[in-house]
Amino acid sequence: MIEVDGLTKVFRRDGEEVPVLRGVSLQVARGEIFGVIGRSGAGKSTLVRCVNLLERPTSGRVRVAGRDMTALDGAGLREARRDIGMIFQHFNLLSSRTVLGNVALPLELAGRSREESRREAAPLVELVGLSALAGRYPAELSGGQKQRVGIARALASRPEVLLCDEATSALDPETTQSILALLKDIQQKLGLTVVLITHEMQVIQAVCERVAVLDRGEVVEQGPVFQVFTAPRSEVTRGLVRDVVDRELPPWLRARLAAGAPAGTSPIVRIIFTGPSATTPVIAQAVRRFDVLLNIVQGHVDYIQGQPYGNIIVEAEGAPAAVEAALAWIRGQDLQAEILGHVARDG
Ligand SMILES: Nc1ncnc2c1ncn2[C@@H]1O[C@H](COP(=O)(O)OP(=O)(O)OP(=O)(O)O)[C@@H](O)[C@H]1O
Repeated sequence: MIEVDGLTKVFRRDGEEVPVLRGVSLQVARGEIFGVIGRSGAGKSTLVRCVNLLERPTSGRVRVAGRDMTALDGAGLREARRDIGMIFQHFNLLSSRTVLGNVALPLELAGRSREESRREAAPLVELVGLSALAGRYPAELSGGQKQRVGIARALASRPEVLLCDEATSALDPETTQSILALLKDIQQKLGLTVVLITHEMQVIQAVCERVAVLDRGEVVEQGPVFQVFTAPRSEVTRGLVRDVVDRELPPWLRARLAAGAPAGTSPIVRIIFTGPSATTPVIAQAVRRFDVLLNIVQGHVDYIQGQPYGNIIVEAEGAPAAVEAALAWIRGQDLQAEILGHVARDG
């Protein structure tokens, strides 16, 4: 549905050229929710604005639904943009218009009568759950309600693609979840293709199927959300994922960790469970089968795209051969077990 190929964008600032996008390529399939994540200044907003040509790329190509956006201008571009709705972090509503008036605006701008526009806008106001507030003005709405208006307005021209630029960044976590649930719901009902720009991994985790990580204008990693979260390949991604999947050792343990395996120490082992193995009682079974103790020192089970992902750190106590056999058995159960170092046994 969206193909971005070798996209670059160079801004001029104080007579200097500032490259903001440096050869971005990505493909978004029809009907998926695709996330683009990156730190502030990575170029996310510029990227999404290049998709609907609000910003003209310096070089490279953008195709949406098979149409070369970069080759269009004037009336052709205006028509193509009707297929692409957009929602913004700060909603961008007209304060002088009611909820219904805001949602009807794109239709009026496209030349429809006021009555017809409002008639067509009403079901969209209902779709986002605001029928009871249709006559209110933006100043009388909460942030979440304003974003619902933004979503309904973006849908007014019946777009196939919805671009969301930090759509939940101004909202509290609970409202964020309700807006994400709404986006997912309408994406499924209307078969929309959604591109979601954010700096929060939680947002990606909640609704996206695939994700691209943008850093300093480059895509450093992209793939299915579960894969990128559980096996991040770049340092930037590891930093972003840390907010969601905490892979850090607690400081007291890190301080005690020794390299090698001196006598009188026990290994500290990170055990990673993914998919179906996350619900099997592997640790209990290993303790029962081998003469070892596996003391849990830290543990999380996260759900990413509905799949469990467990990250458990244990201290493995027992004779070295028994510990080795237990870890080999755990690995045979399709789990990862990585020795992080050794700690002196208490007492
Ligand atoms: N019109 C412009 N002229 C000059 N520089 C710009 C312009 N728009 C963006 N930039 C610069 O491009 C870089 C990337 O900005 P962009 O807004 O795309 O990043 P972002 O990842 O969306 O960050 P944020 O989440 O903070 O908005 C920044 O350094 C910004 O200052």
